[in-house]
Amino acid sequence: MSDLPRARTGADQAAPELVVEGVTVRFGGVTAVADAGFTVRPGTVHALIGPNGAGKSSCFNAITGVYRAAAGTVHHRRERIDTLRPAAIAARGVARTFQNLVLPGELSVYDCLRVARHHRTRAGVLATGLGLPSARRERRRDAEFVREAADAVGLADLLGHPVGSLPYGIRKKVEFARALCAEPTLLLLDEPVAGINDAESDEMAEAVLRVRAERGLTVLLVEHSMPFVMGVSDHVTVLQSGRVIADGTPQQVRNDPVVIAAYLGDTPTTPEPALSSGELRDQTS
Ligand SMILES: Nc1ncnc2c1ncn2[C@@H]1O[C@H](COP(=O)(O)OP(=O)(O)OP(=O)(O)O)[C@@H](O)[C@H]1O
Repeated sequence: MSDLPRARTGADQAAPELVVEGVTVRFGGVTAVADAGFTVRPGTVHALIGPNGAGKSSCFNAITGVYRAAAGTVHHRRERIDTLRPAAIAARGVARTFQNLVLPGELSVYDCLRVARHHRTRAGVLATGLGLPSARRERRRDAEFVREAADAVGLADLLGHPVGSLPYGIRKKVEFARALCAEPTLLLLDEPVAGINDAESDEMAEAVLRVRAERGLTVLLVEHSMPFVMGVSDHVTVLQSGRVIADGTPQQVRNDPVVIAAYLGDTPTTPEPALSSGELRDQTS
C-alpha cells in the first residue's frame, strides 16, 4: 500500500476535529446507536468499523445532521453541531459520501463535480448571468478546483465522460471527488471501497492518504474491508450493537479479543460475520 505519511506529528495534542459524546440514535423500539463516544484528531484517518447493523451509518447520519440524536452531543472544532441542519453542518466544512451512490448519470464528471461547488459559490445569479468579472473569476476558480479534485482521485482523464457510462469503481471515485469539491476540513466516507475490486481499493487508499497529506484533511470513514481500514487508518473505533466496544490504533484493535469475538458473530442477532478472527489478523498483518 502507500508510502504516504500517516497522521501529522502532534495530532494528539491539537484540539479535536470532532468529538462524539454519549450519542444515542433510536428508530422506534430499535436503538441503532447507544451512548457512543469517540474523538477524531485533526489530520488523522479515523475508521468506524463493526459488524452489519452495528450502527455505523446511523452514527454518520447523526454527525451530519441527517438523523437527530435522541441523546448526546457532537462537537466539530469545539462547536456543537448536533443541533444544526445538514446544510449548516456542511457549510462548516463537514462533507460526506453515501454508501449508495446517487450521482446524476446524465451529467459529465466535470459537471457533476462543478455542481458540488455550489456551497462555495458567492456570486449571485445576476452577476453570473451578466458575466461580471467577479462571477468570471469565481467560475475560473471553480474549474481549477474541480480539476484538482479530479486529479487527486485519478479522474483527470475522465472529466468529459457521462457519469452513468462509467464502471461502478470509477463512480465511487467521482463520489469521493464530489465531496472534495465542497472544500471540507472533515470528510466522512461511507463505505468507500464497497463493491469494488482490489486494485481499485488500493487506488482509493492512495487517494485518501494523498488528500490527507496534501490538503491536511481529517477523514472519518466507515468500511467493512479490513485490508483497506488497516492500511489507511491511524485510529479505529469499533461498534457493536450500537455501542463502542474498542477504540485505539489498528494494531491494538485487531488484537483485541472483544473485537475478534464481535467479528465472529457470537451474538444471535449478528448477521453474517464480515471476517473470521483469523482473517482479521491475517489481512492486517
Ligand atoms: N431508518 C431506519 N429505520 C429503522 N431501523 C433502522 C434504520 N436505519 C438503521 N436501522 C437499524 O439500526 C441498526 C443499525 O443500522 P446501521 O445501518 O446504522 O448499521 P451499520 O453498522 O451501518 O450496518 P451496515 O454495515 O450493514 O451498513 C440496525 O438494526 C438497523 O436495522
